[in-house]
Amino acid sequence: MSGALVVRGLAVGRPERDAHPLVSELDLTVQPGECLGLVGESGSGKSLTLRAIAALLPKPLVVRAGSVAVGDAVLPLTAGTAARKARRARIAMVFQDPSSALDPLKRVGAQVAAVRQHVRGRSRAEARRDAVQLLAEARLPHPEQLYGRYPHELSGGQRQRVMIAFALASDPEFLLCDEPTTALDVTVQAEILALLDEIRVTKGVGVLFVTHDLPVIARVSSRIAVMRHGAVVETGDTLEVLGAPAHEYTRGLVASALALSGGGAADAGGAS
Ligand SMILES: Nc1ncnc2c1ncn2[C@@H]1O[C@H](COP(=O)(O)OP(=O)(O)OP(=O)(O)O)[C@@H](O)[C@H]1O
Repeated sequence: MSGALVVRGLAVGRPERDAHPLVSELDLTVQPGECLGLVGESGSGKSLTLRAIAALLPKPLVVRAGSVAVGDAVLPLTAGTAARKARRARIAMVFQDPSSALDPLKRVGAQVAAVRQHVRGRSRAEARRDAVQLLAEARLPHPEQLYGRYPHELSGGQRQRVMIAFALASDPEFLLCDEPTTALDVTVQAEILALLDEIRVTKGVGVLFVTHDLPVIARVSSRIAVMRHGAVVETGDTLEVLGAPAHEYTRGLVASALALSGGGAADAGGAS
């Protein structure tokens, strides 16, 4: 592990000089082995922040200012192939919908193996062996058989486990998780959260975790950053921020989460 993921002064928007930024002056630090939760209402810029860090911004959006570093290594800001490869060796994304990252026409094991070959320079045989191991680490049953399946032949939970194996295939130091459990039913959701937690603890991988779901964030992250209108308005210890929000906007988020759950303050701050 070579140090923290440090984002400084990040601004994202259309390339035109007069375009209004969608993310601005954003600072975040994720320590190795830590899970930082990123919360905020829909459209506050959470996904764009993750995509900018991963050099995966959708066109025409660009990083207009700021820096992303892992330890002493400052990562290139451009979205070209070389920049993506440099990022992928250190940072990987887990999306809400695995089909946005997995090719429906390719066998899942081969997709995991391809990352081992292209990002980590493994031979074909090594990459295949590693891919089976990664599928096993993602707690997929019978990984040898599963290697040859196509994404549509798997359940939603299994696809998300393949997505996690795919993300881990580059040996990243940080995982950027964009609502990774939102599309799953509650039982599978809990299993995937437990898997991500296990990976964080056993591999020392830092996690930046985006979700709308405050009980989920209270469960997985020790610190949170609250986003509004493309900027961070409040950062701190998760239970302290959710239990006694300093910012009016965070108070509103907690109140609406409580209204939805029909619970009290302990539900938002102390969910386990
Ligand atoms: N490709 C794009 N082109 C232009 N604007 C975009 C693009 N993608 C997102 N935006 C805008 O950027 C802003 C932030 O979007 P983003 O997807 O990061 O929000 P979010 O906080 O992740 O929301 P949600 O929780 O609903 O996923 C929104 O106003 C959105 O409309």
